[in-house]
Amino acid sequence: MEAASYTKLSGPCLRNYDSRFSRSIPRGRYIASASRYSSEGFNDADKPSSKSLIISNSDSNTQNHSVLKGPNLSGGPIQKRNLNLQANSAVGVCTFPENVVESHYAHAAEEKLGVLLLNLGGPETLDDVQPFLFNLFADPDIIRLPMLFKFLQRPLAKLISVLRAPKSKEGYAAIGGGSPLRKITDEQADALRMALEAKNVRANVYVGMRYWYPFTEEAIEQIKRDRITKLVVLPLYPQFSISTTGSSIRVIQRIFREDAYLSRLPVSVILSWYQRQGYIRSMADLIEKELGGFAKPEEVMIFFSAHGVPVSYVEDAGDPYKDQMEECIYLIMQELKSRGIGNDHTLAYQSRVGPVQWLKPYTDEVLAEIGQKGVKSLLAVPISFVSEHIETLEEIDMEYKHLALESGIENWGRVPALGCTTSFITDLADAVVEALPSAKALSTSMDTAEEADYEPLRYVVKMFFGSILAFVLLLTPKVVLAFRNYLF
Ligand SMILES: C=CC1=C(C)c2cc3[nH]c(cc4nc(cc5[nH]c(cc1n2)c(C)c5CCC(=O)O)C(CCC(=O)O)=C4C)c(C)c3C=C
Ligand SMILES: [Fe+2]
Repeated sequence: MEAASYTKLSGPCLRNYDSRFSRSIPRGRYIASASRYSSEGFNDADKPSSKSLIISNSDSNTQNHSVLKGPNLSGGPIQKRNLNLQANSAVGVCTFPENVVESHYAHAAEEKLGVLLLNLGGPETLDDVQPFLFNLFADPDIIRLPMLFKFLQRPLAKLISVLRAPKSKEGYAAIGGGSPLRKITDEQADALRMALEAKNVRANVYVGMRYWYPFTEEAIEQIKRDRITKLVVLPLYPQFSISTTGSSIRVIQRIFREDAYLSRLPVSVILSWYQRQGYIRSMADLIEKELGGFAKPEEVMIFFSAHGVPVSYVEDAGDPYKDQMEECIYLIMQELKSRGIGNDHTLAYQSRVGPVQWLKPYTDEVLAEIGQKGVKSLLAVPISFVSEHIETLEEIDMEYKHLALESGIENWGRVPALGCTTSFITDLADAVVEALPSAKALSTSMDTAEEADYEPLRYVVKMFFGSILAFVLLLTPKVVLAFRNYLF
């Protein structure tokens, strides 16, 4: 792939992205939860960094964590704002956010660089599964309820997490009793620190998970304690989705806006990096290597399997995830072509949850179809994530492999996740270095439009009518059926 093609995909930061996020923060509840956060913070006693805290009382822990969580920052009117993410998050690096003030650190004697890696997090034991699922489903970027029903977010999260936990536990039990994400992300953080050091850039690298330990909130507390003077935020998702990078950035934004130190800290957020040459080449290397293991490599179908998102994210909320995914696969195939590899390929979406329509085609359906059509050799390529996790180790390696072999595919292969592949980590280090000049401080100003969002009378009226509607809806057979879909 020539450099020119990549250049076309990158470009200057489009600032609307951040201002839309800023305005989506409702002032009333935001102030309440955030001030509690900043005044109490994590002291040594309640700092949820030790695993024993979770295991001893999972419910109270999720409660602890949720105290630190902000208000619902999506859905309703915000959907419109998210529409703007499509154009804006298609670029690689973005200053965070639009409304910037001159940095107090610009002339600091000693610069202390921090890199914050964002990831999803995963349960480390089977006891962690239900509280982890609660945190996930309590995220308004994961279950997007209309404004009127926002107050149902946590009860719904509780219900769905309890219903889904047995099925999820089976999956985690099959891969050894927990998610490998924390360990792998820590290794990636270490590798990135060393890759930066090799480029003469000294940095502290932090890991902040969205739904499990170490939580993003903890990482930010550590960044404060370390008196970091410049920060690069690097989500470990190559493609941007409202449900992943978007959700984590909302958390960061909420905390940063309410903290005097953090709001002045120069920050650069890398929104997506699926188009980076180093990443594309590293993916192509892995695919080329695995193809070499087949008896007839040229006959192998390259099967990209991406984590799905509900269709409404893309069509109503403007999530650029699908576009970025397709672009990403195009770039990988171009890279392979430049190496003389012209295999057939296809893209499908896996891991759908719940009663709504998800991006199609679905991985399980396509696998069955192509097996029946006579494809004999298939190489599965997980594409939306850079570590091994439950969906590679259980869903692809066990469920989908079984389905493929049953459907007539005889030769099965799977590309490993990038993990700590040197070329990949080196490219992430380059991305960090490239992001440094655009770091800007976050303004503490809030506009008055936010205050209007949470007028008390409107809130009470919404709660009243919302409760009646929710009660009626919950009794309909269709909704009862929908919940069953969280189980299977
Ligand atoms: C780019 C990656 C991911 C997107 C997009 C994404 C969206 C998304 N996920 C759920 C629901 C679940 N995800 C779960 C696990 C999980 N999800 C991702 C990545 C993306 N999710 C990863 C890497 C993992 C695994 C973490 C691990 O422990 O290894 C789970 C829990 C597992 C299960 O029960 O299946 C759920 C549930 C939704 C609803 C969603 C978009 C709205
Ligand atoms: Fe997921």
